[in-house]
Amino acid sequence: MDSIIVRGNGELNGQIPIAGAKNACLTLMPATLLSEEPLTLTNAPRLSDIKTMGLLLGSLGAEVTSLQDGKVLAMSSHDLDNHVAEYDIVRKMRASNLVLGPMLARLGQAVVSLPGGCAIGARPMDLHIHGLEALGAEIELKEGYLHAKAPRGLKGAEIALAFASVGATENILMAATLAKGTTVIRNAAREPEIVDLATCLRAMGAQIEGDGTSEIVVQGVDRLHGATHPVVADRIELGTYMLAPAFCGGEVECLGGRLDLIGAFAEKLDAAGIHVEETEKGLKVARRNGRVSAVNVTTEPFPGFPTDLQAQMMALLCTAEGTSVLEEKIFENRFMHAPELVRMGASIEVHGGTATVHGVERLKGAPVMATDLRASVSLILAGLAAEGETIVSRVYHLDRGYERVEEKLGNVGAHIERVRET
Ligand SMILES: CC(=O)N[C@H]1[C@@H](OP(=O)(O)OP(=O)(O)OC[C@H]2O[C@@H](n3ccc(=O)[nH]c3=O)[C@H](O)[C@@H]2O)O[C@H](CO)[C@@H](O)[C@@H]1O
Ligand SMILES: C=C(OP(=O)(O)O)C(=O)O
Repeated sequence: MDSIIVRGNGELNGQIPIAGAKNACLTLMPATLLSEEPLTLTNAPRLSDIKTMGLLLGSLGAEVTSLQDGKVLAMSSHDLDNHVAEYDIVRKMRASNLVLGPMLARLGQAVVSLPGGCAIGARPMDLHIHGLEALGAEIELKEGYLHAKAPRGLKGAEIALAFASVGATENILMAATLAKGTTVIRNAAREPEIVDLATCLRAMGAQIEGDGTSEIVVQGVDRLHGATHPVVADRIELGTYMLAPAFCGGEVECLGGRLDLIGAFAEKLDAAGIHVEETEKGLKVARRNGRVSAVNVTTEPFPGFPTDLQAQMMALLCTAEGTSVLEEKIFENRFMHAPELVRMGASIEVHGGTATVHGVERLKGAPVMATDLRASVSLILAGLAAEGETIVSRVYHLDRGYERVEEKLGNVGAHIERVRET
């Protein structure tokens, strides 16, 4: 298992290119199952999760070809010869559950392993199931697998989600494109990944309105055709690298960054004393003073503060002036970075879903362990601003969501290296 070593740094200066979004690409890839014609994605991120999704789609009979060093994914689902998404692949990645809606719509049947939980919390699918059942699917849980069929095809329906779930909105949206008649999804998720998926589906011939709002209306069509679609920029990679100069000082321009992708995150940066400027190429970020100010953060669905940036923000607030309170409202176990940050000298108390961070002057390097994807990167950022050396182990989590992190941070002046273990 590889580790990453970072050494306390001076300022970071320069440009960081932002990749296509992991969480968008992982829902765009299953959309290929909806059509017999090819779907090509450009601006794909080079990540292990993308390879895992490629393997899953391949196991269903789709062809996924990685071109231009992985930046382009050419996919074809002409001959699907399997409708079972096996536990062995699904358990590796939550996003595997996104093949359910498309397979059901295209083949009238799907057997998909329930993902179970992961390090950050449970990953239930009740909202996905209720939505697909409203469209006419019959779904049963047998031996850990969801057995879904639609013997009479799917039929449009009005669905009100009890929570604006991103995954449920994606599964229902994809299924509804091929259902007969009109589907209305109320309390739909509004994340940029939903807008990107809807944009791609429209390019494939789907009739969708209202994406980006809480009410999405889909007019079912008989078939979808091929398309080429560029994956939207990764708002979480963007937010992560926007924080880098907030930790270390200096000025970093995130190429391809856009304010409309980051919602409440931009407001919290401003409150913490971090200046963000829109440029022709992206977003330029610098810290206003020597030390950032404490801010309170509550994670919420978009456009609220994203759960996927909570760990990185907590790491920053460890050295803020004052006390910050962070509330995690999306996942029940997403503070595992807190004890690791404490090993580096942070003062954090966790009670249930609330973490109170008392800012200290400086963190000190230490060996720490990454427990999930965003926790890993939060420890790297903390290490860059700490005194001495920090060794972050188990970085395979990191490779699920950040491409070439050593190169991207190294290019703006960070002291960072990967130690490969064979
Ligand atoms: C709202 C939110 O921040 N969603 C994030 C979530 O999406 P993801 O699609 O994984 O999760 P959802 O948006 O569905 O779930 C958010 C919440 O809803 C609950 N839930 C979900 C589905 C369901 O059927 N029943 C149910 O109760 C979950 O337990 C969780 O508490 O993780 C992704 C990867 O980190 C992020 O990109 C998404 O932005
Ligand atoms: C938790 C994440 O991803 P996943 O839902 O794929 O586990 C994430 O992107 O931060």
